[in-house]
Amino acid sequence: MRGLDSADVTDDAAALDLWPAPVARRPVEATVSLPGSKSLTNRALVLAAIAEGPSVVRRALRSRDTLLMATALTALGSRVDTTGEDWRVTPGDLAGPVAVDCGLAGTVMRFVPPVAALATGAVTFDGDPHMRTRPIGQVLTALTMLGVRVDDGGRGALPFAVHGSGAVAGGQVVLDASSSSQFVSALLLAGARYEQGVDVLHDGKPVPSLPHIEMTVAMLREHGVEVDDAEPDRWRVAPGPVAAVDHQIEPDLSNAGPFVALAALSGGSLTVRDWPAHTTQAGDALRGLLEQMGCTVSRDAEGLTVTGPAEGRAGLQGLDADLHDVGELTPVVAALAALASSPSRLRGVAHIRGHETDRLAALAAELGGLGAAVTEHEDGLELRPAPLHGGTFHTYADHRMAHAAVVVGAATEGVLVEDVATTAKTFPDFAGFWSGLLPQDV
Ligand SMILES: O=C(O)C1=C[C@@H](OP(=O)(O)O)[C@@H](O)[C@H](O)C1
Ligand SMILES: C=C(OP(=O)(O)O)C(=O)O
Repeated sequence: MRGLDSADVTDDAAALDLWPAPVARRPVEATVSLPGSKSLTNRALVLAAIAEGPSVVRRALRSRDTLLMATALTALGSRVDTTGEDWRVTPGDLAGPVAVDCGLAGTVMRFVPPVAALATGAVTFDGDPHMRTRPIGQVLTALTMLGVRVDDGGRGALPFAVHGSGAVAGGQVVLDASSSSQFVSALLLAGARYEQGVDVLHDGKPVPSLPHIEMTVAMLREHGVEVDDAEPDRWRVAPGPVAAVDHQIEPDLSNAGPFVALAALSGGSLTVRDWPAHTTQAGDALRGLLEQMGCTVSRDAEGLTVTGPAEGRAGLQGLDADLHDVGELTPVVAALAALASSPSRLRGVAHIRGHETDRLAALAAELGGLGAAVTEHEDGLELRPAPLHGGTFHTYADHRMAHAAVVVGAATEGVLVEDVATTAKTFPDFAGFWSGLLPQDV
């Protein structure tokens, strides 16, 4: 048997598309402007497409998920001009036959079918291989209850077709949204255009990611839509027009996770420009989470500044956190917890097994593969301090697994990130941006 030589390593790296994560060799001091929010951009696009007249989505996020949304809405009949930083949307008559590619975007797979129900003709949906396993059945059943013809071959999953007749009766619907808040957001976003509006009742375990439903409700109200969310687990959207409103998209606060983590793990200081004073974005919870881990967090007119513990990584504390409302933050928080000097318990996130990959299994496997002491629970992870070492971090086509990988890699020599380009789902040229913050000495 012969040992590996550098040619073998190079070949393996090329086959798996491995990216050596840059290491933070000194405290990171930086100020960054981050791209716009995926969740805000895709809601703004959907609302613009069913609005009364043209509108502009300013500082739209240009990424795979948002371009898939723009493409879907264009195919359905709107004009979406994505050439500049501000995207102009002109609603048109909604009509099939149309094929929608959802990629791996939950927002496209969940938000577009209730819009397609308003079209005339067949609208078919499919996506990346893993997208066929992500939950959608509750939305399809709800649409059927609201008077829409849906053909999913009994699968309750992609691929499926929505056969619109140009109008939807609407009314009351009961569904179980415990696996994704997007089920509720999807029905609310289009509901005002249904003849009786929509009255959505949740029946099941608690709905995750509630801030995302609050974001939906807030944006609907900005468009002049009447929404009653006074009762828990019930949302009522009155029928009526959707006013055309321009939106200014905030920076993506969930995608700020790996950047503020850099300050935390290196004992440096990083400012995210334009962090909103008030927001419905789940990523705003990073402030409290990082404070729990021993960081100092402050906000001023320039943005949000996170300063890591003065002792650097040694001062980073573990945390016990229920991330049910902010599940998409789990990968980066878990990566930081793996670097902390005391144990952590992350809980309340069973639903993220249905995200871009089974994130709990993937994090346990990949952090564990680098030496982390991690126990996978049904609803979360437990991490205890352990020395980490280099190795390959598989990312499962999941942008946030890549974020976790670069965070661990910034504090650990020799971490190779598989398919870092998967970050394009929500962040253009993430690897270039990240490398720019961590110049390597030659
Ligand atoms: O509505 C949205 O924009 C989102 C809702 C959440 O989904 P789940 O409720 O499925 O967790 C979140 O995790 C996702 O990143 C974006
Ligand atoms: C869960 C996520 O995405 P999606 O919108 O595809 O559900 C995410 O971005 O963490």
